[in-house]
Amino acid sequence: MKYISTRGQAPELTFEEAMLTGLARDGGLYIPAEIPTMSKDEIAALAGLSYEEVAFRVMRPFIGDCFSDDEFRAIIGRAYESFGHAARAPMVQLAPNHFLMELFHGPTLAFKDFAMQLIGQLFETALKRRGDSVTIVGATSGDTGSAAIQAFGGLEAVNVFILYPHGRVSEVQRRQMTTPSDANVHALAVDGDFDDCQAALKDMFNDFDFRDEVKLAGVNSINFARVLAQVVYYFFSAVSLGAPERKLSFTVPTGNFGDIFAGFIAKQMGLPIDKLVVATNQNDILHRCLSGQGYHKGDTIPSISPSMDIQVSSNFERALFYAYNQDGAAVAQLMEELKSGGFEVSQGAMQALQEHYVSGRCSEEETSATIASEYKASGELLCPHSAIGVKVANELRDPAVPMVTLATAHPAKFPAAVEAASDVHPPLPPRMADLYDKPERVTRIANDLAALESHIREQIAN
Ligand SMILES: Cc1ncc(COP(=O)(O)O)c(C=O)c1O
Ligand SMILES: N[C@@H](CCOP(=O)(O)O)C(=O)O
Repeated sequence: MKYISTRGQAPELTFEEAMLTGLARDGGLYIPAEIPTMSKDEIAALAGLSYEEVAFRVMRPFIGDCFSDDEFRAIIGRAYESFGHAARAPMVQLAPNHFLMELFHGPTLAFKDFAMQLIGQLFETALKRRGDSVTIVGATSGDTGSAAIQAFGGLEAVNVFILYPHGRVSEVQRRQMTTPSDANVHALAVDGDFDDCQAALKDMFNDFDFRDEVKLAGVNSINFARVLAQVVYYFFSAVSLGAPERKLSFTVPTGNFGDIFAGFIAKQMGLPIDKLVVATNQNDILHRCLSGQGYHKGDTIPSISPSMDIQVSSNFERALFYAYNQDGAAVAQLMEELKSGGFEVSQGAMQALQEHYVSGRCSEEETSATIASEYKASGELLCPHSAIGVKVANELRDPAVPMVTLATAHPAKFPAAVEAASDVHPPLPPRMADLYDKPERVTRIANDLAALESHIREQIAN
């Protein structure tokens, strides 16, 4: 199994190499050269299996011979043992044919734990075998950072630096990043927005001297291993609702496009997915683009769903790669145009995108109203991101086709917005009860590549 870059100019890598490499050296994102498929019988056989066994069967074909079966099973077992729900990704029914998949029972209460817990184990195993170490730099709008710090904190062969936008994450998210005491993790509050953090991260990867000197690695969805781990819950939920005999749709609160792109991979593997619904907040560049208005950056407006306050959606590049018939040069050209503000999508590529994805947008008022109405209707207390999914799903779903909406974070990560909407204060799980008592450790830093790189160099040298 080989991995290639969306821009067509980087070396082909194995799964493990791609995982440890992060951004391709031509600035693109790694994807499998060919997406493995599963037969109808193989998909049907997943029904009733544990989450861990489904994870093994779905991911195994992507990893080639990088990890033995025994090693991979053990890694999967360790990755999910700390989840607070036996089903790992339980589903609740909101209405006839509308289901909510709760992806927030992991250690940091967001869907990111599904992938981060796994790749923490994969990195540790691979680095130990190679006798090597890496510097992980991550950009976060709140959840990736806390999940990464939780998964990589204390690992010997790894230093972790997380860039988050100062003042633009919830207090719980911030504290999850600033209170862990592991010496190898560093929270950096950047004067900028998430797009600035992600751009700085990509600039670091494109600065080859720095990249090679610190052995830079990435755990954002730049890393295909992150996306792969997220493919699993599409299969897990679908077979419990009658796939492969019955088709179904998914609605995904979307920002960086990693989670919904995992759904696209599941569909290419053979899962009978009717529609992948992209649900955005007021930062609606993806909705505008999928509605035929081109991909044009605007200002990022802070919202009550801060994890989705994103304008430059990293994985959309992967979607474009397939929409442009895997033409790396065409993707590279679009990404060049993006540097000066945006691009138009060709008619053929637009048709290809619309074959898989539909989209909707949810305003701030609609997000709050959905938290309140869903709590009243079903008793489910939604986080603002999940509420965006539910609102858009209700708007766009075909009542005859089962719809699974992804609940991407626990409401307790966003208590102010949830309480303002519903009058209910969502408590943190007891294991996090001391989150507000712990001292914080964070470095405020300018949105400046040289400053960031020299800070990272200094910390590594200490
Ligand atoms: C809670 C939450 N919901 C939704 C999203 C959007 O997911 P993606 O970036 O994979 O589109 C994020 C951030 O990525 C998130 O943290
Ligand atoms: N919402 C994310 C943004 C980064 O997404 P990723 O999937 O590329 O890591 C966050 O919480 O940080």
